[in-house]
Order: sequence, then structure tokens, then C-alpha cells
Amino acid sequence: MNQRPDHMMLTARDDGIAKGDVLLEARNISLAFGGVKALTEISLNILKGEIRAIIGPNGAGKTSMLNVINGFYTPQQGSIVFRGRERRAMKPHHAVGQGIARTFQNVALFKGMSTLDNIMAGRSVMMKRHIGWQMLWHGPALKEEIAHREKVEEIIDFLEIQHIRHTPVGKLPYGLQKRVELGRALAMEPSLLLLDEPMAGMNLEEKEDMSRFIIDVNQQRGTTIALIEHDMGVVMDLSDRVAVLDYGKKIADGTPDAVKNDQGVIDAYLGVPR
Ligand SMILES: Nc1ncnc2c1ncn2[C@@H]1O[C@H](COP(=O)(O)OP(=O)(O)OP(=O)(O)O)[C@@H](O)[C@H]1O
Repeated sequence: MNQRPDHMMLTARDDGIAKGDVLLEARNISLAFGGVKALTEISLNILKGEIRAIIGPNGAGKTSMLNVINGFYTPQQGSIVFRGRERRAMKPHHAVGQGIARTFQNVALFKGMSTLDNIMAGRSVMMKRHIGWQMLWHGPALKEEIAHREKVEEIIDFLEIQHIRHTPVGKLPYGLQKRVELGRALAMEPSLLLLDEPMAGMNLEEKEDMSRFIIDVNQQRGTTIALIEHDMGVVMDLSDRVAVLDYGKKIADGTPDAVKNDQGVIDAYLGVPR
């Protein structure tokens, strides 16, 4: 893979939290769907600047946890503290406004639109001026439009997707669609980026590329990342800390090495014999 361009200027939004301090804390979260307990009294935190993984078997509650963090679901019990502010419920668009962006398990792009337009759509949440005003196409609106376009171009360079900028994303191979989806999330300049199975459905080379992008986003932009992933090689390589869920409960939380060697995790998920 090529070296990253030196001009990468995009950074995570300044959230006023020092590296290593708690950026987000989930406190005692319980969530049920009718009789199904998706999450039971889960507490975990995400530190500024880290790559945090949430792992566990199918149905363990991982996606539900991401959905609570970004306001898709409101838990029956518990709260989320983000950048020092506690909340019970939050709408997803407020999450974006506060600096939380995410990608989805199944790519959720506008399939008929080009790569460029999909990433611009992510950027549009940061555009202040009214669309009608932008259509006048002069003065401050034009300047703002140009500035946003520059940011989007930087993301396209960064993710090395210049060659597909005008391709409708529905026509792209799955691995590239996932990359475009990452680009759309980055266009929101999140301070916390949530990735739901970023490697799912990818071949080895695509996984290596995506791993590199995730590390670069974290290291070069200073973006804090929380990810769900089933590929244990990837999880253990990328993550600073790993939380393990099983049947909606947290059964372990620690460094990759500690989690790998935890007998409870081995029994519930990793499946290595005693
Ligand atoms: N919207 C929903 N309505 C009803 N039940 C749900 C809903 N979302 C999740 N669940 C249930 O909650 C539990 C946890 O699901 P969740 O999708 O969070 O698990 P997961 O760990 O992400 O699984 P996977 O690895 O298969 O994606 C499961 O039993 C699931 O069926």
C-alpha cells in the first residue's frame, strides 16, 4: 500500500478531552426487547485516543451496545456519559452533532450515488448554511461549499479511492463499499467513530487494507475508535482494550492478551480447549 499523503490535515473534532481520559462511559446499561434481554447491567468506558473492541458470540448484544451509544436505542436502565455529559436518551442525529459517527454491519450507503456524493452526504451534516442559500452559489455559501469539498477530497486521497470517485457505489466490490462507508463517517469529523464489523465479508487483502486505514485514522487523526469484529486476529492486533459480551452480559474486559487467556472468554467464545 502507498504511503499516506503528507498533506493529511483532517483531524478528529476537538472534544476537550485529554488523551487517555474517559471519553465515553456506559453506566449500568440494561436493554430488553419484550422478553429478550439484549443487555444486562453493562458498564464500560472508552478512553480518548484508544481503539476499543467489543466482541462476543452472535446475539451477545454487541450491535445493541453500539446502538445505545449512538442513540438508536434508549436503554430501560442506565446512562451514557459522553465528554462529561450524562444522558439517558439521545436521537442519532444529536450523536452526530456531538461527534459520534458510525458505520453499519451491512453497508448502508446510497447505492445509486457516486463515491463522492456519498461522502459529501456525510459532510452535509456539518454544513451550516441552508440549502436554499447554497443554491444562490455565491458569497459565504460558495466559500463554505468549497471548504467542505476540500475536506471530502482529502478523505478520498486518504482512503485511496480517487479512481472510483464517480462510480455509483452499488457497482463497487464489497470491500470498496466498506471503505466508502468509512469515508462517509470520517466526513463527519467524529471524535468517536463506531465501526460495526468493518472486516465482514472481506478477503485477506481487503482486511489488511482496512486495518491499515483504521490504525491511520486513529494515529494520524487522533480519532477514538470502538469496533465490533468477529475476526479475532484483527481484533487482537488492532485493539488497545477488548470488552467481551456473552448473552448480554460483560464477561471480561482488558488488554487483548488478558482477554485471550481468560478461561471464561475461551469457554464462551474463543473455543480453544482447556
Ligand atoms: N430490534 C430488535 N428487536 C428485537 N430483538 C432484538 C433487536 N435487536 C437485537 N435484538 C436481540 O437482542 C439480542 C442481541 O442482539 P445484537 O444484534 O445486539 O447481538 P450481536 O452481538 O450484535 O450479534 P451479531 O454478532 O449476530 O451481530 C439478540 O437476541 C437479538 O435477537
